[in-house]
Amino acid sequence: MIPAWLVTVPTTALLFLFYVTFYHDMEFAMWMYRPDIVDANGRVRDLQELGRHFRDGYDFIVVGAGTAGCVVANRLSEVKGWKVLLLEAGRDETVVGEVPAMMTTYQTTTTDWMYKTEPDPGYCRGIDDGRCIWRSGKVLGGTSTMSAMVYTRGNKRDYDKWKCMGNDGWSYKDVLPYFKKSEDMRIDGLRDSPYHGIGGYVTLEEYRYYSPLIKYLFKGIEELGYTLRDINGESQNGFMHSYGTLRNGFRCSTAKAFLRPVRDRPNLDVSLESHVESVIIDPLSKTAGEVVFVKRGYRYHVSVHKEVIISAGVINSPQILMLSGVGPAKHLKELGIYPVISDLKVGDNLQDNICASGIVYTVDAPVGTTLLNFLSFSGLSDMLFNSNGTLMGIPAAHGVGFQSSSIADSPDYPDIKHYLAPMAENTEGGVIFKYMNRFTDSFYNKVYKPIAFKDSFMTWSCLMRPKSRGYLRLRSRNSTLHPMIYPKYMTHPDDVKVLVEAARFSGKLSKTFALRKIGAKLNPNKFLGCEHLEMMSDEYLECSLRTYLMSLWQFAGTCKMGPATDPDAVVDPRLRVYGVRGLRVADASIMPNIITGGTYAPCIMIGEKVSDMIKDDWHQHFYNQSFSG
Ligand SMILES: Cc1cc2nc3c(=O)[nH]c(=O)nc-3n(C[C@H](O)[C@H](O)[C@H](O)COP(=O)(O)OP(=O)(O)OC[C@H]3O[C@@H](n4cnc5c(N)ncnc54)[C@H](O)[C@@H]3O)c2cc1C
Repeated sequence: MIPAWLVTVPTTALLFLFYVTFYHDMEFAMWMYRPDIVDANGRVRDLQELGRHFRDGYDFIVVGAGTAGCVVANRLSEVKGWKVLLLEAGRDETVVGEVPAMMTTYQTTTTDWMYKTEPDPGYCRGIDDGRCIWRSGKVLGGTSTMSAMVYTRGNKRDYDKWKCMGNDGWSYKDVLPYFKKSEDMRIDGLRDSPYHGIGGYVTLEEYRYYSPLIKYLFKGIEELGYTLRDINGESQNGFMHSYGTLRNGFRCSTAKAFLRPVRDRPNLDVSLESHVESVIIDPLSKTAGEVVFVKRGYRYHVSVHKEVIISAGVINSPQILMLSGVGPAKHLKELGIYPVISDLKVGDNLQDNICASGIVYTVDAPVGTTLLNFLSFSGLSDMLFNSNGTLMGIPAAHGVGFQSSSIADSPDYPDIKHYLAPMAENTEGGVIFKYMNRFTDSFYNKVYKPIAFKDSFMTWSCLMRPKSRGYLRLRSRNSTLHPMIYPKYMTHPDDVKVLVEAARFSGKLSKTFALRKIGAKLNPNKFLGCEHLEMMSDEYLECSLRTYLMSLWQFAGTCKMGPATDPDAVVDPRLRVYGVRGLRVADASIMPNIITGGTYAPCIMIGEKVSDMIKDDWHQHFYNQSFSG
């Protein structure tokens, strides 16, 4: 452990410098020793870099090469006769970002959209300007490229509920084949499971590094009576070592999984650094006809013959729709945008999984993950030469499991997810998280600085089915300005109730024999602004949540899917935008309710499913005239 007197501003600056140097050393070493990971020849190339021009028109234009968009572009371009253009605002994936523990390097850089919510006194009081930080990938592969990759599909009942809301074709029985279709399960013992697929594009593996502290956490979990099981299988009640979309231990984004293998298809063009401004919809026929985007300083109008599929994510898909004249009519008129159809609740129904985190327990034994033991040169050498070691894990999410709160709908429909983390906000001494989460100095210095670099654990204990609903609106007609985001967290009292219950979980864990053995102790430093309240009382926990809550950045719902009878629906159950021909949305924004898990795997499923729907609708489901894969 580093002595307290050393924990000063210069130390943080030096460590930051070390972090940056480490990044560049790693990048250089990977080019030298791991050309297989760099994969220079296998990567997707921008059409202009290949010396090609945009065609006169395309059958399909997919907006956003993100988690769902890459799947759609692959599946549609399977049909040889279809010309497909995939437009992405970001650039290619980085080399260092392939290393799981380096996922944070995608954040707060040009590969991150770096959204901020609008200030609200009800939350994020400990964050600069009172605005929560929202992350989302602006890079090939989208958020799949910056995510922690943990594969959790959600509860069967989530999808059955979607169906009950009038979304035919979206029950669990309907979606399971699509989860399996995309999957290449590589974990022994799960390959034969009826819940998993093999041979698909996305490889699933266990992470190659779990911190020694995780053994104690799992022993504690068993003491608390939880079962260890595959939470993507028959039942979700229980815990498991996280597994994710990994290939040979490294990141497997949807760009790596779905685009790289098909990069040479002659009917698929990929255009990077192409920021889509709007879709031009004919005001008379209400048909999508052109996509307008800006690439490297030039504005392009490219025509589409069949359909535009917007897969730009939960913030940007509604932004593009509104800029195209599809959305709440009054709001659009205020900004001088002519609404092409009368009214649609684009941008409403915003949901997010938020977590009680930041409640830290220190341990006496050196078994946790601190900055210096995971960013080590021995870790670098293990990664380079053996594809293992500390850099091959994601300490924030070594274990994952579910719990039902006292107000959950049913015991087999948990409403809380816990990530087990053998690290916490203090363990890297303010070098990474303080900066990335934009903690105010006063908050960080009061709560975490006194225990900086001490081995610790915490859980991210998250509300899975929020009842509060937020919304977003355009800030301006300028497509480069981020929309105004109002998450309205914890406006429903049940959300506070569940989160307070969730926040108690790590305390229970700390009292198990396994954790007491290594001296687990609650951080005695109370949250700023909550000092007057009794430590760990309900009031204290609510106050701590309003000071700092962690978003899992698994937003959903802003282009809600629903039947024609649903006044809030933006797309129908075949993901077609109501009132417009040739326009669909396919990404996390279509989820009517957020699911009890992660949003990454469901977005792949959504991409698979909409592709089949499009093929059905255009009578092109004949693989004899297709590229298969
Ligand atoms: C740091 C982080 C960690 C996460 N970890 C997990 C996890 O471990 N497990 C899990 O299940 N979920 C996780 N998530 C959430 C999950 O990854 C996302 O919800 C999911 O990937 C979203 O997929 P999508 O297809 O909706 O959008 P995205 O993958 O975000 O794709 C949208 C794409 O559209 C592009 N785009 C946007 N606007 C435009 C425009 N105007 N023009 C052109 N292109 C545009 C974007 O650049 C992006 O590539 C995480 C999220 C974050 C931020």
